[in-house]
Amino acid sequence: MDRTIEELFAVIEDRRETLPDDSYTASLLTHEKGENAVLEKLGEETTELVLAAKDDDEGEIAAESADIVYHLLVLLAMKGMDLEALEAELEARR
Ligand SMILES: N=c1c2ncn([C@@H]3O[C@H](COP(=O)(O)OP(=O)(O)OP(=O)(O)O)[C@@H](O)[C@H]3O)c2ncn1[C@@H]1O[C@H](COP(=O)(O)O)[C@@H](O)[C@H]1O
Repeated sequence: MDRTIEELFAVIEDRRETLPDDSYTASLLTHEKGENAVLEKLGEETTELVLAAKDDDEGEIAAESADIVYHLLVLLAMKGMDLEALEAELEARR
């Protein structure tokens, strides 16, 4: 699980640096709405997760959770942060 997230974050950082035309990540990071594009997506996906949880739909809960993790990682990359900041925060709470 940790490695999956690390590998996904590395791909997102690569997209941020290279901005390929066919990349959804790049389209988010260069959106005309600016940072709001990522923030709005995070908000939308969170609402969708809440509704999936209310419906007790495990498949949808997993899918929406993945959407949130992906968009959260895009947010961290957008802010020039790395995974260590998140890990340090979680470690400090153990
Ligand atoms: N994990 C994801 C991921 N999760 C979600 N998404 C995109 O996030 C969007 C989710 O929005 P919704 O579910 O609301 O779907 P939608 O309403 O059709 O989306 P929009 O109309 O708002 O674009 C979809 O367009 C998905 O394609 C993702 N896009 C990419 N990744 C990962 O990022 C990597 C790099 O992707 P690219 O940047 O496209 O190369 C991929 O290999 C994947 O591993």
